[in-house]
Amino acid sequence: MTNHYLSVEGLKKAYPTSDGKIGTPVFEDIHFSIEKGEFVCIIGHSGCGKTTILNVLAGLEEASGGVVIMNGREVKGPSLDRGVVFQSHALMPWMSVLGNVAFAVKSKWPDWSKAKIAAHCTEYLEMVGLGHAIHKQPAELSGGMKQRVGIARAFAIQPKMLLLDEPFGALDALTRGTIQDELLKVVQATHQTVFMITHDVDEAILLADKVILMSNGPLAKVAEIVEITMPRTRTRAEMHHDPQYYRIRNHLVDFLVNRSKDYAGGGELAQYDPKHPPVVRPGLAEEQQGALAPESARPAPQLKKVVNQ
Ligand SMILES: Nc1ncnc2c1ncn2[C@@H]1O[C@H](COP(=O)(O)OP(=O)(O)OP(=O)(O)O)[C@@H](O)[C@H]1O
Repeated sequence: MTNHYLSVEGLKKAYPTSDGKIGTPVFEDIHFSIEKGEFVCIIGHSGCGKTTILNVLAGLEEASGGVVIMNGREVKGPSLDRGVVFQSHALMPWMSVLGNVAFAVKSKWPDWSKAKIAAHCTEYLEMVGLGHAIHKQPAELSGGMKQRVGIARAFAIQPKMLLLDEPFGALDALTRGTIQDELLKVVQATHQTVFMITHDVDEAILLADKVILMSNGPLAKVAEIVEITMPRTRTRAEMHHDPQYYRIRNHLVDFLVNRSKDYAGGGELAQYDPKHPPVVRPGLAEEQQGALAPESARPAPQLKKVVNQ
């Protein structure tokens, strides 16, 4: 039995092919864990199976092998313990902003009075800067506002874990930045446990305690766990001043550009025990790296190339 808050053990997914056979697994031998209050991002090229993994964590999809254990129990189906925010906002268009959030809150606490539900929802809508828009219909909102309703709805049910599938992917850079700041504030205030898919390296550095790097699919695996060692009080405006930021950024970009493909076919980089993927701390200077010995059996891979900013 594992002591982690959430633990993914030997996860594998293979979809059937058009002729009814079982296809090559999209990913296999996926092992990682998430602690209570941790913010974990997962990064990897398109098609490596990030959404599939998130759906399995949500209980919306069955894996072909392996298990997900949360709080000592196997995840076997969807639950209000896990709130999901998708890339598209998935609001009910005939309900007001308040109604959309209230619907979810009522499912979680069916005994609550109407007034209590409204007060609870309003608190979360105010938290994402939508206090003024609670009576609007989704059609009256911008994309960024709709996504904020989705985030408020997910937080309002106070899930044990929040699963975010590229929640800001469809937003313009300015709106994205504002909502990232809001999410950061809410997460810092609530200590919410989060698993988030992103393609945005800066977003991962801003928000995450650790980043799971996936190698390319098919047969994708967890190539590395990158610990973000910058202080947790980081902000979007300030983090560029920290020398750790550039080291971490270079490491993540180097992985995506140069290394993510070298794990296929049992390549040299893939020679490690998948139950214990390498844990690396590229933000730390070399002498600090030694002081904080990596937990993995394999030392951090050397950067082949530093990517220019
Ligand atoms: N229902 C399905 N049937 C068959 N193949 C599927 C199905 N769902 C996903 N796949 C395949 O599984 C692979 C992984 O898909 P998934 O959406 O999990 O990847 P991803 O890493 O999230 O990609 P992206 O970054 O583009 O969203 C893809 O090759 C996809 O075509």
